[in-house]
Amino acid sequence: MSVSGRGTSQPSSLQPRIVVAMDYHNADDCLRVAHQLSPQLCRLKVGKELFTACGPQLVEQLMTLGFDVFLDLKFHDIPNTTAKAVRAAAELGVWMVNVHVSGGRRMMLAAREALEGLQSPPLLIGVTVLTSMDADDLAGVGVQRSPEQQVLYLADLAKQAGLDGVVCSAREAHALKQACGKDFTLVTPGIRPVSAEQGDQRRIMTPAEAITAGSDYLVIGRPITQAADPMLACREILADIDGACDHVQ
Ligand SMILES: O=c1ccn([C@@H]2O[C@H](COP(=O)(O)O)[C@@H](O)[C@H]2O)c(=O)[nH]1
Repeated sequence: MSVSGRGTSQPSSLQPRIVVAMDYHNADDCLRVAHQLSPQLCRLKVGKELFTACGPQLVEQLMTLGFDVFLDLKFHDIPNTTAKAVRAAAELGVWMVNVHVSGGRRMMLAAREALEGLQSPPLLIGVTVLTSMDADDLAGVGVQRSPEQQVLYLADLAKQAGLDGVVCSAREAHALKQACGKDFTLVTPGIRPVSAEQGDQRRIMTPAEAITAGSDYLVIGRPITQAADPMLACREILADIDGACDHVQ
């Protein structure tokens, strides 16, 4: 059984706010690390690499271990296809699922509608601007707004379509909480402890900065999964954010 209380969009002070991105290529590596982690301390994210390699069976195995699973497949398709994919994710029993906001209002409304009537629907979250993108990357795809302006614009669309929150960078969290309200869930990848490598991420913050800025859930991959001791890395990050959580809540 999961510890988190599915269906609530805001974490209570006792619920894990770290979501470990299990970006592995096979079930053995993923399960070895999952066994070292604890559902009391973190939730898990299954993304495109792991899901494509291992499928829904692995998601079920992770849930059987007691973890809440964020199925991060970032659906982006015509409304009918997206809605059916979101429904399939819900039937799998995941805690959180996401779609690209740039799929548009009708697509998001269809996704929302696909969850109607379910007793314990997953949180439905919209992806705004990938945390790997900066202003130059946006300009390269024809978007002249700054990343923050574009995130705010897309978050407003997501909120109007009834989504529970958005994926954004922690750098936009403060402005988003002001614009969309404290109950609008903010899921923030691009989290880097001070000593960690930035890699391909562009809009980053440390775990404590992210909590202070208003992030609800911190998505953290390589700083934990590539560590010699993932559980220790997770505990160190928890210690880092503990003070910040006390400050915010
Ligand atoms: O804007 C986004 C949306 C999703 N992600 C995903 O989060 C993790 C981050 O992993 P790190 O190793 O901590 O960089 C990864 O699975 C991405 O697919 C994101 O980074 N940015």
